[in-house]
Amino acid sequence: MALTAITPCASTTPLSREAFREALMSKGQYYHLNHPFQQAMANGELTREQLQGWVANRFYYQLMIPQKDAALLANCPDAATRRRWVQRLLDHDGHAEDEGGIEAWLALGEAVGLPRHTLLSQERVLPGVRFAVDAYRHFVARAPWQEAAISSLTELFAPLAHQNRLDTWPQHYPWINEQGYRYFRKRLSEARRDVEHGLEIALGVCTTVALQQRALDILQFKLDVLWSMLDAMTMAYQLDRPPYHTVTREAVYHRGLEHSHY
Ligand SMILES: O=C(O)c1cc(C(=O)O)c2c(n1)C(=O)C(=O)c1cc(C(=O)O)[nH]c1-2
Repeated sequence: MALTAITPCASTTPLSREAFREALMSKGQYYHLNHPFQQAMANGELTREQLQGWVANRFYYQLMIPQKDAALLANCPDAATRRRWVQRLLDHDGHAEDEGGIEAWLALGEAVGLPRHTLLSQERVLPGVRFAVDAYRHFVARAPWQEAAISSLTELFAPLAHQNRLDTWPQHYPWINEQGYRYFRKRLSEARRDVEHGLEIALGVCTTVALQQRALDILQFKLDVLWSMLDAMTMAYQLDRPPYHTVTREAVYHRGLEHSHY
């Protein structure tokens, strides 16, 4: 199928704000909601073990989100932006009135039969997932804060994914405890507020053809991160080809080298 993409590339005049917004939105066709693993999830085709694999691996993404947002804050000299962006840390790490997204994801883990310590140990995190998530975190740490903000814009499409899980899981996976849905509900409103801010930044700073093209490339990079995470899970859990499967059934891969022993 031929895919048409709105792109500023061929032109010497930048897209209007509205056309640029459309160009960003058109990237939604590559969102991980269209990945076969995610489609199998929505169709009720995943086994309990496969769903557990997704929850345990996605937890690494959850853990890294506040760290990459902290990196963006560290690189941002504008107090007004920092004041708004810091909310993202609180959303995930929690505060007096909110348990936070990481805690809610741990509840999702328990609801699918994974004890907290299993998620926290990161023992199920596949190397491919870890590398993809780390690529995102490292990009954000090194990029100008405006580019880092643009890389969060896959969140434009995330409410669709959360709503899709809320709509399909209870029917397909009735064994999942109701407490498991807290995270997806919480993100529906948070993601909408986040993208309002992210879009405001993108539309405000991307005023040339080159900057608009750069933003589209950054968004594609982030889509690649999300897609690659699911590719790694597909290999391990659907195709039964986890790392080193030709050698051993044991999970010998490293647990991450960046966390010191202290
Ligand atoms: O479940 C999903 O499909 C999904 C996708 C994404 C995304 O598009 O990056 C995020 C989330 N969830 C999410 O819950 C979340 O907090 C989040 C933060 C960010 C980001 O890049 O800053 N993406 C996402």
